[in-house]
Amino acid sequence: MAQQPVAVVCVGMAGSGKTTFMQRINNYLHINEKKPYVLNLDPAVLNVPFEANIDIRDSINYKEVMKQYNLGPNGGILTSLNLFATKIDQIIGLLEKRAKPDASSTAAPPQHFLVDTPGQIEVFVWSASGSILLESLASSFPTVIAYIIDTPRTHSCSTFMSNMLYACSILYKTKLPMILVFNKTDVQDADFAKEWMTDFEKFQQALQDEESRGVFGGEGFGGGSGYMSSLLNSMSLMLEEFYSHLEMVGVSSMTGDGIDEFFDAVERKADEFNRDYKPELDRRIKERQQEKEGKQGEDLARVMEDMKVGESARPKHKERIGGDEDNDEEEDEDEREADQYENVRPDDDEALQRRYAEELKRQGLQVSEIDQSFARYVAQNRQNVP
Ligand SMILES: Nc1nc2c(ncn2[C@@H]2O[C@H](COP(=O)(O)OP(=O)(O)OP(=O)(O)O)[C@@H](O)[C@H]2O)c(=O)[nH]1
Repeated sequence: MAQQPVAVVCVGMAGSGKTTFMQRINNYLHINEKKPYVLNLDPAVLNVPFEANIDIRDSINYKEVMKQYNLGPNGGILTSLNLFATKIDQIIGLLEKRAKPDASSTAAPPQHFLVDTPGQIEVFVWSASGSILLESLASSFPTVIAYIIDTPRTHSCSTFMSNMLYACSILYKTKLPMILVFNKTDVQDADFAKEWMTDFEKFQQALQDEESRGVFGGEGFGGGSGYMSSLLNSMSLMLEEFYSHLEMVGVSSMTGDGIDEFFDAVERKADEFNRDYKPELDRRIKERQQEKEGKQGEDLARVMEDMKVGESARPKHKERIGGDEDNDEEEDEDEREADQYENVRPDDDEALQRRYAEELKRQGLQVSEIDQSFARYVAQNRQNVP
């Protein structure tokens, strides 16, 4: 077991059994005296059948968000997540506190953080706030994605392939280790999926069977055009590499079957996270930080140049004041600009920031992201002005 708690983030299509699975693994850990710490990130869920230590619904009223911002259900979830993401530092702080042994209590720190996510999978995985939440979690704790799959509904070659492509997109989007959890094995066992993922010929065989049964177009049309079948064939070849990066387990959230294997897979993936993913994640965060700082510097310099508030603008003006009389027109122009600048003196922070914001907006730049660096610039600039 890794030393730090492992964050297990459950994602899955609506109806895949994500919530039932969360309930089952939560129950399993309680029975095995490894009490987890649970987070619910689904703002729209009515009843959570397990006790969540942190619940997005405690701080954000999804219905109110929809009403106030005049949004539909998905927009409401997205905006709720965005609002919640602004509190991510506090949440990570809380989790870090929980992860440390508590001297005043005999209870051991949790070994797992279980995270439930909205059923609208794309709202979580493809939103900026989803990325922020996942990345913040992963920069503090080993983080593993559990992708819950409805096994009975994935039994045909085409639904299986659709699900695998979806899993593939989540893997590449989140860049976190992933476990494929084939749920509902009490209804349909997941041996077929294991075979298809490890033996390409078995998948081809199943594909031929389906084709001969007219699954891809109906016998009345001569068994379809063959397009679907050959597409699925090529995709399964393409996905071979992807499969090799995954763990797959078959579970029944109803009966509890396969949950031991799931936690074995979590341990292996947590080790993999620390070994392979963490250094890459740290490198990406550092790179982005540097990029952001560099870009902010460039944007700021460009904007200051435009606004003639940079240091280069002031000496130029000063030199011309006592300069050549023939350049009157140019001087007037410069003086007008200088007056403009005088009206927004560096010590008039608010006005300068306002202009700065307007200018950034005009250039289509994000204002909030660079507010802080601008405040620093203003403070620095004030020191430089005699
Ligand atoms: N037979 C069987 N049914 C299951 C299993 N897990 C979940 N179900 C059923 O599948 C349905 C959907 O389960 P949920 O846990 O609500 O699924 P969900 O993915 O959380 O759905 P959303 O809340 O819409 O995101 C329910 O009727 C569950 O009883 C399982 O292992 N076996």
